[in-house]
Amino acid sequence: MATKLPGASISSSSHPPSTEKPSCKIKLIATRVSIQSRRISKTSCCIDSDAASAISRSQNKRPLTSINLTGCSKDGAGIRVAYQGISGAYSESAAEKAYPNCETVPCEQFDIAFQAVENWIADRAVLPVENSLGGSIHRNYDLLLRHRLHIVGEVQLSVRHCLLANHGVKLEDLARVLSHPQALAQCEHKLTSLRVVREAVDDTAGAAQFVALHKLKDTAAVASISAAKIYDLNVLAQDIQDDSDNITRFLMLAREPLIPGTDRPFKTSIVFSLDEGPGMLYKALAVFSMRDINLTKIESRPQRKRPILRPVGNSDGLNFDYLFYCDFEASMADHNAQNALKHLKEFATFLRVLGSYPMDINLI
Ligand SMILES: O=C(O)C(=O)C[C@]1(C(=O)O)C=C[C@@H](O)C=C1
Repeated sequence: MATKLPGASISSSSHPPSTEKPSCKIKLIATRVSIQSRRISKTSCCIDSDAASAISRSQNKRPLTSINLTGCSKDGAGIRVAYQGISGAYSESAAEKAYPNCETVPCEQFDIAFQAVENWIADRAVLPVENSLGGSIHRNYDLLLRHRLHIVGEVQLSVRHCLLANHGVKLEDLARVLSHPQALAQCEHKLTSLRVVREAVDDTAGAAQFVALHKLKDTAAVASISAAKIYDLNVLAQDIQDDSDNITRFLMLAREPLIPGTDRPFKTSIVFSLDEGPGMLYKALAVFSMRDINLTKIESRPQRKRPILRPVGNSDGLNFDYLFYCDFEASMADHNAQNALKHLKEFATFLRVLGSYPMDINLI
């Protein structure tokens, strides 16, 4: 189904499955390019009409570049980026920060955004994974493991929440506030002071749209300033998050991994599990510290498929099995990082590299 969609062809990936049409297209064009270049070299001594028309044809066609294969022009033009929510959601802003001229594809759920990429409907998916006030978004870590997409980028976005209501509605009229649960949690102080009922919905922009569509007079939404403009709502209060520095980190996901480089600062994300025993995690983290590799994040999640509690040593206690998600500041093109993971693999019971990607060093 997805291969029939325009825009999801060459721009999508360097190694699509062999049954996919885009792969055939790439091969076809590449073959033509090589035939033409052989003909042109023949013409260096004598240009016949055949060769002349070949030259004129070759001038009209631009040769394939690595951009055609990765689907990633510098400004994101031609890239379709799936995100959870509707227009005006923060995830859409994150997509536009990563790929300024991309086409954003709204999705009902994160799971759908993943599937949109897997089924060639989109080229990238955007996934919020942590926030400076609310911490990790655990469900999204689980999604990373359940699907086989690769992390190809990150975006740090400054999230500034507004309280939006229909024109004429005042603060004292409010009995209810709708928003994404993360956004509600990030505005805990303000919402407590308002003494309103909080209701969780799928995304911040969806909350704004709901308030506007139903012309609600006692309900506001916590959403972005751009949602206020899109859904024609009044901004009752600005910067209502608990801390002025409210930053959400988003990951960009693709079907194919990025070829890691060393030309700029890279981060690598991995997930691993360990045998139970004293000092096991200490030993795992030492593979990075002994190579002077900086860890930027560690997150543990119980293993869904192995939730069975089991005895630990001589004690009577029972423990879960855990997965550890780690981010470290190094590229997989770096020998030091490769050696660290080789070392970790010697005793980890499971290890997967989720992606090696350029670090986002510009906060907006
Ligand atoms: O609802 C949105 O607008 C989103 O993009 C989701 C989301 C999140 O999941 O954390 C993104 C950024 C903010 O932290 C609040 C909500």
